[in-house]
Amino acid sequence: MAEINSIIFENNMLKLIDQRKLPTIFEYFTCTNYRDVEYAIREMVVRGAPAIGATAAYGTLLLVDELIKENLTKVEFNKKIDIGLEFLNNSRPTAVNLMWAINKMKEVISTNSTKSYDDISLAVKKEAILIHKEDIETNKRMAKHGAKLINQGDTILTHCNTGALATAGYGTALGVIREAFYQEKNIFVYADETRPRLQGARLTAWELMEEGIPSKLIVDSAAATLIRDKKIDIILVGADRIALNGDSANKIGTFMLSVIAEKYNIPFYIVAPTTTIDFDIVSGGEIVIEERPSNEITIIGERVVAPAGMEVYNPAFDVTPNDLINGIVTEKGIIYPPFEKNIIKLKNNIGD
Ligand SMILES: CSC[C@H]1O[C@H](OP(=O)(O)O)[C@H](O)[C@@H]1O
Repeated sequence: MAEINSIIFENNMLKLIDQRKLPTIFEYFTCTNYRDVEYAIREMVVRGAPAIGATAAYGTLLLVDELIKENLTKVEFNKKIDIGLEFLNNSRPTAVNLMWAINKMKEVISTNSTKSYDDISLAVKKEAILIHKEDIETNKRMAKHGAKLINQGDTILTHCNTGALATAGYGTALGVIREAFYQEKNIFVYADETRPRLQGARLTAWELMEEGIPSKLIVDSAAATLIRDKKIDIILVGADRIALNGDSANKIGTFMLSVIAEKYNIPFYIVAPTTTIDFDIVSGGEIVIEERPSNEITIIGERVVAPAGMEVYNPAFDVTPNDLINGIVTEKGIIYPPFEKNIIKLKNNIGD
């Protein structure tokens, strides 16, 4: 079992595996203040909804500790906290785990607002460590539920990276794959390269090789033929934000996979913790889809595509409608349609 720690907080510094450099270079990017953390999220040093949430939690601790040194009044402190948290919150718009974590940290600061600055810092640190630890435990529980969907000898298709690198550890969809491998289900994995940032080719490939999981890397456009030719038994993908009706935002290219899966009757599952469910939105149409810089598409080391001046459209995510999703694997179990009714039922049971 490969122990991959994407996030390490030690000596009042946040160390993140620099995912821009994998698989060729394994290096940590060190954040000494919350502005470093905002940069790391925005530039995808760290990426993946749960990983972004845990990172922002530690970013809040760095913000608090920085402001404590300014000897501010509580009113000034709270004002600067709000500005700093808004800055972190705006680093990427789609993954709801970022907003979820920031709100959790706001609650801790507010609950402890009458205490000393040292006590506030201690409470914030405890919450950040708890979010980090709970995400790993959540992923392991979710993986057990998801592994029940995997039959002996199954071939699994996955998209983007949903592993230990995309979370605080273990992974979501790739966590299910890990668990099925550990349970000796004799699986095989096809990993989409996932243009343009190549999270599949760089990150999922690295995690699969680290674990020794039998697998092949494919270009995104090869998935359709594998699905048509019944070479795929099940498709497992992650999510960045799930609406009450089950519509799920995930890496661009996911929706296309769901359409092909439905046509060829291949099971298509979202794997995501309940922290990725946005209980405040009814459907996927309300999800903000991040649009990223054109050079992610046009420049791969050197400019190799599209003549200079060519307009580029680079949405980082798309939304898969609930009617193309067979089920949503969470740490609480698998949610099946009707999603709205069953997600609301789950919401009422969270904390059990
Ligand atoms: C376990 S969440 C992983 C999720 O995040 C990825 O997006 P990005 O790499 O841009 O942060 C992708 O949507 C994955 O499914």
